[in-house]
Amino acid sequence: MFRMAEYYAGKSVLITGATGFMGKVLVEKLLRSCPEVKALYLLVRPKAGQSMQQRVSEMMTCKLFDRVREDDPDFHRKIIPISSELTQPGLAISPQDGEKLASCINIVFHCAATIRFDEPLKHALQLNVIATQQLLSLAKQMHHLEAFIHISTAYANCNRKHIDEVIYPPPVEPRKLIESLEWMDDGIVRDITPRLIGDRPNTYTYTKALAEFVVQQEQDQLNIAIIRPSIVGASWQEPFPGWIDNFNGPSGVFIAAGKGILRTMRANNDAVADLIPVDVVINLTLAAGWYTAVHRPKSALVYNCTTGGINPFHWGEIEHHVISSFKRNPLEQAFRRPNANITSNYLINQYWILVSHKFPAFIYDLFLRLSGQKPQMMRIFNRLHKAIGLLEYFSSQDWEWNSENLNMLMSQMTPEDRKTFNFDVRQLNWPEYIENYCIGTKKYVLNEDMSDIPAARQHLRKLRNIRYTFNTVLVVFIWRVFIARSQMARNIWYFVVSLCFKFLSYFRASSTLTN
Ligand SMILES: CCCCCCCC/C=C\CCCCCCCC(=O)SCCNC(=O)CCNC(=O)[C@H](O)C(C)(C)COP(=O)(O)OP(=O)(O)OC[C@H]1O[C@@H](n2cnc3c(N)ncnc32)[C@H](O)[C@@H]1OP(=O)(O)O
Ligand SMILES: NC(=O)C1=CN([C@@H]2O[C@H](COP(=O)(O)OP(=O)(O)OC[C@H]3O[C@@H](n4cnc5c(N)ncnc54)[C@H](OP(=O)(O)O)[C@@H]3O)[C@@H](O)[C@H]2O)C=CC1
Repeated sequence: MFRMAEYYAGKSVLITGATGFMGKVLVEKLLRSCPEVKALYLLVRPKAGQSMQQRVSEMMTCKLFDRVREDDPDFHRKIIPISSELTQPGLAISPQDGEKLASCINIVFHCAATIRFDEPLKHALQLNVIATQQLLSLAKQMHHLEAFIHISTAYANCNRKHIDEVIYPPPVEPRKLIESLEWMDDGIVRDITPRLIGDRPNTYTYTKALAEFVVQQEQDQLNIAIIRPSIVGASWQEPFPGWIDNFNGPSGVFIAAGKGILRTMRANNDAVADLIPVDVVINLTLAAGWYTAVHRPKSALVYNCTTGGINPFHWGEIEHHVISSFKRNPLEQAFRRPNANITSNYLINQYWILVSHKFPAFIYDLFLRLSGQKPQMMRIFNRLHKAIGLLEYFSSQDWEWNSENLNMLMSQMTPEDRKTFNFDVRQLNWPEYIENYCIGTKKYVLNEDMSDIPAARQHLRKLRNIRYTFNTVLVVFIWRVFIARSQMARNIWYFVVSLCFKFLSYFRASSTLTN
């Protein structure tokens, strides 16, 4: 049997979205585990005042590449950035670059997308669907192309409860939608978006479903596979546990909980939290690339890349492990001690938002105002509420994904490849993974130093003392006001005090007798 690294040896690979979260891990893994790969062509756009060359150079200095750098300090010679803006006609690739790609590329990994849930439909369609169509056209001109791997999402068909590894009919024929939106101004498109997306929660899942159909249209001319990861989280094992570089999906929620800002969120404790580590997704993606190129299945194969059906873990358990992990390894300058509760009850959630989010924010902003500083907490909470509002759809229900193709793929790999490109999530130990994930957000997203943990713990103790003092003062104050005004409260108070006194005398008497 062909080993995977042998297959990738001497191959030229084209990657879109290489500067993104998953793209970076893909580039790293290819360089590290397939050291004979010939070249990685990355479609990159200039951004935020940086040229594409600068962006790629900066990316390669990232800690993620430390292991590759150790193995081969010259690894960057294999990386060839190609200037490309995917929303432009022809992907804005120069004719020379187009020719070069057509003559040398063997495998395409299409990771680029807009993953924002609030993206205007026109833009999401432009990037997730039209750019995919254009990339497929480019792929058809590649003389030596062996596989085209498209990264979709397990939630592309989230309007279904059971999702098989098939491409479902699209909600609308993409070509017709593209043509009709062309003449509409942004305001009209915004107004009709809810009607168009129907029972999907956002433009992201809607356009990813359309993209799958667009990809499927080319299955007679190209060797295609579609990877559908669920909620992609920090790495499990590679290149090191807990690597993560963004606030997307659950990461932002974990950080907000660790900082003591998020105290409540609507989620179903018993629903499956279908997190999948990024290294698992990338290993599966590379295995699918190898299998598609070598075995050339007759039609496009879809791989649901999920954990729920294989090694389930629930949102309630996630909450518990995230909070206890952040108590052991606190984030710096927490607003309050980490303590979050998830509930599926709308009213309870609203109550806690008022008591645990808005009230402390109001008090803190008042304090800032009085000390001559700019108030900021209410603004932070408003942003947090917007973000978690967009995630609630995914944390309040569960889905079932079939994973037959994933199992088939694993059975086709050699034992060594199964180790090197491990995507067997049966071995995943969730508490350990969540602990590393939380530490990863601290180290790699917030760039906090682990040596500051004692000071952060000290800060949490200070917050706990402030809370105890505040609660005691509040109780005494309320009680004083109450007792002063009500005879009944006074009677209850005397009753409770005399009861306590009786108990104390009883215990003192019984302990004297036993002695
Ligand atoms: C105790 C724990 C309990 C756990 C309970 C459950 C938790 C988890 C629940 C459910 C997870 C389910 C997830 C489903 C996933 C589906 C799978 C996929 O297929 S796709 C991938 C998913 N895609 C997204 O996650 C995009 C979501 N994000 C957005 O759509 C936008 O970012 C949005 C609307 C949330 C905010 O948009 P803006 O415009 O207000 O902000 P912006 O531009 O994104 O960010 C501005 C700055 O703020 C930071 N930021 C963003 N989110 C932050 C956060 N939560 N906390 C702190 N900072 C944050 C950013 O890094 C950025 O910083 P700079 O300007 O670059 O320096
Ligand atoms: N993260 C997740 O939880 C999940 C992600 N997925 C899918 O995985 C894929 C990768 O996601 P992820 O890495 O998280 O996303 P990121 O947002 O981190 O990365 C997106 C990538 O697409 C590139 N891109 C966006 N717009 C353009 C453009 N106009 N021209 C050129 N490049 C562009 C970005 O480049 P730039 O740096 O220039 O912005 C970036 O490299 C996506 O297809 C997504 O749908 C699926 C399931 C879950």
